[in-house]
Amino acid sequence: MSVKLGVPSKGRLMEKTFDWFGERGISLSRSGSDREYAGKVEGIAGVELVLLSAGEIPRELAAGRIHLGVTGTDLVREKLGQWEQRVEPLAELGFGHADLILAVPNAWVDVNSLDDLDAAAAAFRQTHKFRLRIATKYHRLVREFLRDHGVADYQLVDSQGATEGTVKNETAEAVADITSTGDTLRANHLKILSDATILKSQATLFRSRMAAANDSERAVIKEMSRTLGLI
Ligand SMILES: Nc1ncnc2c1ncn2[C@@H]1O[C@H](COP(=O)(O)OP(=O)(O)OP(=O)(O)O)[C@@H](O)[C@H]1O
Ligand SMILES: O=P(O)(O)OC[C@H]1O[C@H](OP(=O)(O)OP(=O)(O)O)[C@H](O)[C@@H]1O
Repeated sequence: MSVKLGVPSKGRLMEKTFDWFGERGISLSRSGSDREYAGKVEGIAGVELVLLSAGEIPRELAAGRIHLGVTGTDLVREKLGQWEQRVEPLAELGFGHADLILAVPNAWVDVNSLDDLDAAAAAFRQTHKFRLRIATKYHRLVREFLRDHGVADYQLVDSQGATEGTVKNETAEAVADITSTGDTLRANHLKILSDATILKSQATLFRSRMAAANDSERAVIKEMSRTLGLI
């Protein structure tokens, strides 16, 4: 048996993860064609590369099907209840930075903070006879944040992509999504509430607390941590 390392299977996260390991003496690469989800590890023995969707890595770690995995902290916190008991962050990788924020239309000139949103949500319900809709894929994190900040008069609507478009499409009045450069928010005429940064995320290497590891696998994880300069 070997230590299974889960890495995002495409895009910026995959490339930067490969670079991060490569700079530290462990070479990760995709084998075969661009479309084949198989990988190769050089520079350490006993490690198998598992290429997965970034969104699935938290679940695979929690189920113990991979020992180590790279994904965004936002995805781990959203997808895993009591995440600290199921995974341990080993290293923040310094890329994939994104903030989970709440945003409303620029045209809502009186709404700039959570207090303003709370007032606007109550007024919205009075006028429209339904609760203000916030589009997001981060249901757990948004609910917890709004509960902790005393905002209750809203409903979440699920949006798994192109979330900033929901306001223009009139399926939501506000959005909770990640932002990096802010370009997508600006292009969709949305503004971030001043006190509504729900989470600051970046790509992180996690260890599963659920994956069974025999002595030799534990030794490989230790050697890898040493090679990567984590211990
Ligand atoms: N514009 C961005 N800038 C920086 N990081 C981003 C950006 N968009 C997403 N991320 C981060 O990248 C990670 C993966 O997001 P992404 O939506 O690509 O994964 P995914 O849902 O697994 O994708 P897919 O299902 O299409 O494979 C998340 O942790 C997220 O915070
Ligand atoms: O602040 P910015 O730099 O503009 O980046 C933010 C955008 O990036 C992500 O979308 P992604 O490209 O992953 O597509 P998605 O709509 O499918 O989530 C996120 O959902 C935002 O829409």
